[in-house]
Amino acid sequence: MEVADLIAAHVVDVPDFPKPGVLFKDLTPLFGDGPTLRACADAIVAAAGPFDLVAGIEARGFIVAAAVAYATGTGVIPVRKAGKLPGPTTTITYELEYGTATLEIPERAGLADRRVLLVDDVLATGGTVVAASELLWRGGGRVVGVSVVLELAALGGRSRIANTHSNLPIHALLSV
Ligand SMILES: O=P(O)(O)OC[C@H]1O[C@H](OP(=O)(O)OP(=O)(O)O)[C@H](O)[C@@H]1O
Ligand SMILES: Nc1ncnc2[nH]cnc12
Repeated sequence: MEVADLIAAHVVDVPDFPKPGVLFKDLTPLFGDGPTLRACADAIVAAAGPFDLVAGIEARGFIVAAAVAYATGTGVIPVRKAGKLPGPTTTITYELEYGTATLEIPERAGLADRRVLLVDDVLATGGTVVAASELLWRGGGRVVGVSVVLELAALGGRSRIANTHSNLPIHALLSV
């Protein structure tokens, strides 16, 4: 089965979560299926250019990032929600589809001049990826690509990212 079909078969639509009006795409069945998780990681690696480090966005992005890192022998930089890291940190607050959130990376992340592949499970409005990219650049990294398992195209994340990072390759394994 194609990876896009595998993903489609392992995503569950949950209406009105976490807020009324949001159709939440639950990837829990995908993460719970070993062959599908592995196929996603392998497909992300196959589509990406060369990179030295994988950045994953808390929390679901960590799962994808760790699988991609294991497949390539690279390390992971965790991009964390507020208050989880000892200082010093670099911090950004941004708009989500369903609220606001804050992301942080440690200033001692060891990012200097590393080529970073930024991965997440879902691309929705793109606010999270834009904020995470900004943080990684500020930390001295070179963000060379964005890879997600599932893109919710109607929410416009791709063009929002292109507005701020015009040459950044964005790849989604499945776009709905
Ligand atoms: O493109 P955007 O509109 O910014 O939304 C996408 C982000 O939203 C979800 O994370 P969430 O904040 O729900 O956190 P979680 O992974 O901890 O569940 C998802 O995992 C992405 O990180
Ligand atoms: N509708 C959605 N489903 C799953 N994750 C999301 N992140 C942002 N919007 C989302």
